[in-house]
Amino acid sequence: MPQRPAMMGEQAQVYTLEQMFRAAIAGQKAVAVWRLPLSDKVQACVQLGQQYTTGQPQLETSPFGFFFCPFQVSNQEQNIFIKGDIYLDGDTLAPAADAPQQQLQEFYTSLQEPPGINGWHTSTKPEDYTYQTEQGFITAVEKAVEAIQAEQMEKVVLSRNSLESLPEGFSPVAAFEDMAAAYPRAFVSLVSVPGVGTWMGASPEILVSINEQQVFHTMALAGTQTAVENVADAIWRQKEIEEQAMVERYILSCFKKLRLREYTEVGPKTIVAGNLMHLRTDFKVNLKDVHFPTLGTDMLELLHPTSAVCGLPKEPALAFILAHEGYNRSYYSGYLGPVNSTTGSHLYVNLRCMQLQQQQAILYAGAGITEASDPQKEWQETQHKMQTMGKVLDVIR
Ligand SMILES: C=C(O[C@H]1C=CC=C(C(=O)O)[C@@H]1O)C(=O)O
Repeated sequence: MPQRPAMMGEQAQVYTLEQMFRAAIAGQKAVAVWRLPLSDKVQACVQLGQQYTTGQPQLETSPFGFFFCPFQVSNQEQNIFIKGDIYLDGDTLAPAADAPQQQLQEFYTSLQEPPGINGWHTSTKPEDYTYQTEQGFITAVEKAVEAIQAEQMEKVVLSRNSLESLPEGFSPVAAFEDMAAAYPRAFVSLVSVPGVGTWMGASPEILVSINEQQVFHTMALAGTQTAVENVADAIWRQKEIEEQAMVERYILSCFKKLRLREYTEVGPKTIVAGNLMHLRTDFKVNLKDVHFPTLGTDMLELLHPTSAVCGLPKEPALAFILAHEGYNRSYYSGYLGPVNSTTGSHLYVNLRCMQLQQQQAILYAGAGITEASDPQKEWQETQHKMQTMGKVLDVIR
């Protein structure tokens, strides 16, 4: 049985998110903060021990906590699990039943102390960041279009990063609160792990979710244009329609591999994500009706990386990305989210995100390339996607 946090137990106490985050940073602890779409409840958890890396996530047997997984597992980037030893639900802080007692007491003591410095964990990886130039990205897109025309693949998602200055006095918790207010429909997150670093984002894309009613949910999200006032007026070009249909086909092939036929499929429909619109098809399975206890874990293993972040077929698209993208995606286009929380397990694709360094932030964005791609437009699309985090950095307090 998954260990859920002791809810309103003896030690449940009222603290602010800022207090909890600062105590975690000061105590060298891993912390995750999130807000689910269309919810006003901020949740957070802190792990008191130091072992964060984990193997392939097992959703059904995992204790309560938060997964943070890269695009590709490597020596540098591994799957991280932040076990929820302490859980903040709204403003109530409660320990898990199996939290290590001594570290718990130390954490509570540090919460009583005056707030520590306004900081965050940074990566201890060697500073080998490379940044893709506009010309470099455009050349990669041109090569991708050629490879698609030569039938080496149907679609590939090419991405890039960009370095931006952090405004003076930047506070991750205040920025999280800004994101939560600005992007009510997104999964909003702030994750900070010693040695690994700090990431923030407002993702529009569920990878795998299983809610309290035991409903499994995944989605095909692709196709991008700038948002219009009235969503009903949105007109989609054939290029975007096909690009999104490829993601649908990929999800259906995963269900087929598991021989699962009892799913519902709704869409594609137009959805708004920040300043952009996408096409989305929702796939759901009611696990109360369908006996498939490991569906979450099995689909997670098959889906990631989906053709919304990698391409179709997966293998040649991945090989193309590794050969031509020209930088390390790290945790961008990986996935993250709570598992076995009081509201279920909700893993999102790590999109519209940034990584915090000491004085700067690295922003990430990609675009789906098909035979009909115009390289300059794909570059602009990545600019628009970076605006989601760019707006958070523009806020000067
Ligand atoms: C790869 C990203 O978005 C994906 C999700 C929605 C639309 C996409 C597109 O139109 O290319 C991408 O597949 C990103 O935001 O970096």
